[in-house]
Amino acid sequence: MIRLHNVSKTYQLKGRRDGVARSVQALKQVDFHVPAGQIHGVIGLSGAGKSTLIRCVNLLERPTTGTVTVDGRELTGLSRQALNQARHGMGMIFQHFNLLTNRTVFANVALPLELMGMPRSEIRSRVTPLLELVGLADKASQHPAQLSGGQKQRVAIARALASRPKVLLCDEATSALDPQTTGSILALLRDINQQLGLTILLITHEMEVVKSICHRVSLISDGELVEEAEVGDFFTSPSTHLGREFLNDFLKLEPPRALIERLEESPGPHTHPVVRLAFRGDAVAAPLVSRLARECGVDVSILQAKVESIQERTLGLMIAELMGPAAKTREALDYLESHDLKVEVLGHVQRDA
Ligand SMILES: Nc1ncnc2c1ncn2[C@@H]1O[C@H](COP(=O)(O)OP(=O)(O)OP(=O)(O)O)[C@@H](O)[C@H]1O
Repeated sequence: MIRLHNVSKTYQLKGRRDGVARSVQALKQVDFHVPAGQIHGVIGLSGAGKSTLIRCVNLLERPTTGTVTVDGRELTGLSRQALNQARHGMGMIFQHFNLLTNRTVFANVALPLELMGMPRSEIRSRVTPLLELVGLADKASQHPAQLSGGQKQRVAIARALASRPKVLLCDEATSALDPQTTGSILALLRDINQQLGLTILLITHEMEVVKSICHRVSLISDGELVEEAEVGDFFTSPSTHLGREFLNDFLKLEPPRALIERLEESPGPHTHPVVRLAFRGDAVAAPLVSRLARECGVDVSILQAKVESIQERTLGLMIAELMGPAAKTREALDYLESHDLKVEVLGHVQRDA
């Protein structure tokens, strides 16, 4: 449904440095595909290029090179008029809602339809069910100033859906909301995705958003997409250092500081491995620790552990020190890997320390 091919974006900055024009390369050769009906999240640190990426999808920012295709139409090749037409197929919501303060809730939702030249009676029959869908039927005649942040975002969602788009772009849509309101807006987006089959692309810096509603996630760093995975896989075993940092920060699952300071990169003659274990499905319930002791002769000292629900899946995470002779702890690591656990050796600590 959404396809970016080799998209780069360079912003030209004002002024020159040492006689040379200054520029920022915000996107670097991005290739990206979101199939129809998916909720796809793009996560990254501040300045990584998330907003630029999402704004390139509806050409609010025009890529410097590359092509953008939405619903089979290559937008980068369209005339201005054809592009305006194609944009009706894409709704967008923003962090700060971008409502018109002098218009009522009803009139805000009606605006895109008025701009399309739709007759009044048709507008009414389109807007009323949308306000019901977002739970604001009783607020139709109020103004944005009379609404909470969550209600304002609901108006923005109804407005974005007014032209019956196939794609909804969400630019940090919950970043200005408290956790509870965030939850209700995410639930609404999930309903819309399921009921209307809408394809949703969202950018966020919050792992909670990705965890709650996304099917797949991409990680952007310094203008490049560095990782992409199913959400369940990303939360079990991110493949990049940055992905692991995001995950650890979210899960707050780090070895104790005193232990981190003692961690050595390579094993020595008298060291124990410290591991992060991620397990899901059947392995979550398995009496892992006692089995390691029984079957491998290795004692497990659990430093931290937690169980997370990632959508319909259960994910267990543990940081543990495996204590025993080197040959036995190696055997234990093989045992864990052969039982469908993701094992990451974080380092090694001296046995007698
Ligand atoms: N209009 C612009 N002119 C010049 N540089 C820009 C412009 N917009 C963004 N940039 C630069 O491009 C890079 C990517 O910015 P972008 O806003 O896409 O990142 P982001 O990941 O959305 O960041 P944040 O989470 O802080 O909003 C940054 O270095 C930023 O300073």
